[in-house]
This record gives sequence, structure tokens and C-alpha cells, in this order.
Amino acid sequence: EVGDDESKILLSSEIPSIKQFSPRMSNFTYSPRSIPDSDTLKACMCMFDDMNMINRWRINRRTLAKFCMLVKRGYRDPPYHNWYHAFTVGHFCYLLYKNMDSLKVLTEIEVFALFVACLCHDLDHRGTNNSFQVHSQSVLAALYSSEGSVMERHHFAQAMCIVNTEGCNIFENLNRDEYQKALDLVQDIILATDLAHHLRIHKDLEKMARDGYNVDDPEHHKLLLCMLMTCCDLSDQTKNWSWTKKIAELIYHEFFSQGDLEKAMGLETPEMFDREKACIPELQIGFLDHIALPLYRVLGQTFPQTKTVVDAVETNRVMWTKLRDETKQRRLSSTNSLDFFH
Ligand SMILES: COc1ccc(Cl)c(-c2nnc3c(C)nc4ccc(C(=O)NCC(C)C)cc4n23)c1
Ligand SMILES: [Mg+2]
Ligand SMILES: [Zn+2]
Repeated sequence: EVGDDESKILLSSEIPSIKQFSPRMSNFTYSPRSIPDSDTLKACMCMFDDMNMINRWRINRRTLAKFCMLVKRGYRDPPYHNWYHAFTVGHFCYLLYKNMDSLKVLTEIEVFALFVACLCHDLDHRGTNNSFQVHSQSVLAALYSSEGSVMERHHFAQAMCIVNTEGCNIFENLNRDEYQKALDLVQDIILATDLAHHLRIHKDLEKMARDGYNVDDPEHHKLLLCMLMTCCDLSDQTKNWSWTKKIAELIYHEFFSQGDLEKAMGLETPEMFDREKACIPELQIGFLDHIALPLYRVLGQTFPQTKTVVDAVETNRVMWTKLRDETKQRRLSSTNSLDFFH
């Protein structure tokens, strides 16, 4: 049941030019969600091509088309952690490449692994997080909870299944060392998408920003890969307010569904997942203050070309504070009304 747009991609040997998409495709302000689902596979192929990855790693076009198709199919359809999320994360990686001098601060194989990891990083996500896996004693927790980062280990395992599927191994023409290096990098980068991991390395990222990035320090390469991956993963926060607000709705739709499940299973539900207790503007301001803003500030400090991105996140924070104050205002005014007696 290969979709018609997918079979067209598969059969057509030439890769269309990136020019056929918006001329703003490589601007930080461009929102990839304006690319229709039916064009996302073609857009992925174009991004691989525009970053010269097809030539550099001698990727067979048909193999690339099959790989991208299986990755897209490897996502389920929860409100947020679906193929569209993976596609937008991959697109932000493309934006970093186009706006940070082809990411020459990393090696070519690191950039290749980063882009592949972006597309694969949430494969087969079920719309529930690591603590839900452990508390609900899911199959994935049984498999991976002893090492932690349960979902992220599963996402990587799914990516390896695709790479090992006949006709889908985009790494097949790498030599032995490059092959091993590429898969190790994809694993490290996908494991780094666990927010708990990001919180563990945040002090190191700030130190790297203070000291200045040292392209000759392998530790800085590892830290930078983790940092850029999380910047890609949270990149919906760097777009305009209407998109950012829409994304929050999708995320809390997913969170509250998890909370409903937890209540039904008699598990305790943190406020963030409890539709009765959560105040979305408050929670979003907290997320921006504790995670997103410090992260994008480190990016902007280390790479001045990305400063515009920090401004966008700051603007979104202002919008959330306005929404919070309005919501408070409405509640204040209503308690003075007859509602008070109900
Ligand atoms: C990088 O990995 C992930 C994994 C899952 C998600 Cl949903 C996100 C993510 N992407 N955008 C958002 C936004 C706008 N708000 C969020 C609010 C809270 C949390 C959260 O998980 N808080 C738990 C605490 C231990 C930090 C995640 C949020 N988030 C990122
Ligand atoms: Mg994830
Ligand atoms: Zn993600």
C-alpha cells in the first residue's frame, strides 16, 4: 500500500531541486509545517542533497527514498510526537547547516549522523514519556529501564531495524570505520534527546560557551552534537507565536491523555499531565525559563549567526506571560461574580 507520492519518489531517480520549495526554506523564520505531508518525503531527499550528503556518502537514490519512506512510516500518530515533529526537527538541522557555514565546526560524518538522528530520534513514539513506561511496567521498560532513557533506546533500536532492512541501508557505501562511527554517533545523539540527559550536561554546555568552542577538542564535538540535537528537538519554540501556541496545544493534548491513562491505572499524575490542575501558560513559562531559553542562549553565545533564534524564544515567553496574566485577570473578575456561590 505504498502511497502514490511515495511510489513517485521511489521510482523517480532524479532528486528535485530544493528551489521548488519556498525561497525562505533556509531561513530560521520559515515554518516547515507549511510543507504539506505529501511533500515531506521529497523535502527530506532535497535536504540530504542540498547538504551534499548523497554525493559525499555515495547514497543510492532508491535506497535513500526507501529509507526516508520507512522512517516516515515508523512514526505513529499521537498529537505531537508524530512524523511531522521528526520532519520539523530535521528541517531545523538543515537550517543550522545553511546558517552556520555548513556546520564546519563538526566533522562531515558528525553532521550526517546528526541529520539522520533528527529524522529518526522519536521513531515509534506512543505519546507517553519515560516515567510512564516505568510506572506502567510497559514492554519497553522491561527491555530498557535498567539502562534508563527507555524511549530513546527504543527510538534508536527502531532506526537500526530500518537501516538493516533490505535496500534501506543509507550507510552501505561507508568504509568499515566510517560505518561504525556513523552508527555510534546516531546512537549517542538519539540517547541525548532524553531531556534528563540534557539537564545533566547543561552546566558543561554553559562552560563550553564561556570558554568558547574548541574545534580541536573531541569533548566539545560531543557536547555540541547533544546541544544542537536538543535545539532541533525544541525548535518549534523558535517560530512565530501562532505556531508555538499551536504546538503547546498538541503537547498538552498528549500530556493530558497520558495523565488520563495514569489516573485510570491508579498511578499518581504530576500536575503537568493533569488536565484538572495544569495551567499551561505557567508551565510553558517554566519550560522556557528552565530549559529552552538557557539552551538557545548558549547556542547564540557560541554561534552569533543564530542570535535571531533566541529573540524568537524571548518573544514567545512574553506572549505566554500576557496569556497568563489575562487568564489570572479573568479568574479574579469571575470570583467577584455570582460564580463565587457555586
Ligand atoms: C527533548 O525531549 C523532549 C521530550 C518530550 C517533550 Cl514533550 C519535549 C518538549 N518539546 N517541546 C516542549 C514544550 C514546548 N514544553 C515542554 C514541557 C515539559 C516537557 C517535559 O518533558 N518536562 C519534563 C521535565 C523532566 C523536564 C517537555 C516539553 N517539550 C522535549
Ligand atoms: Mg524524544
Ligand atoms: Zn522529539
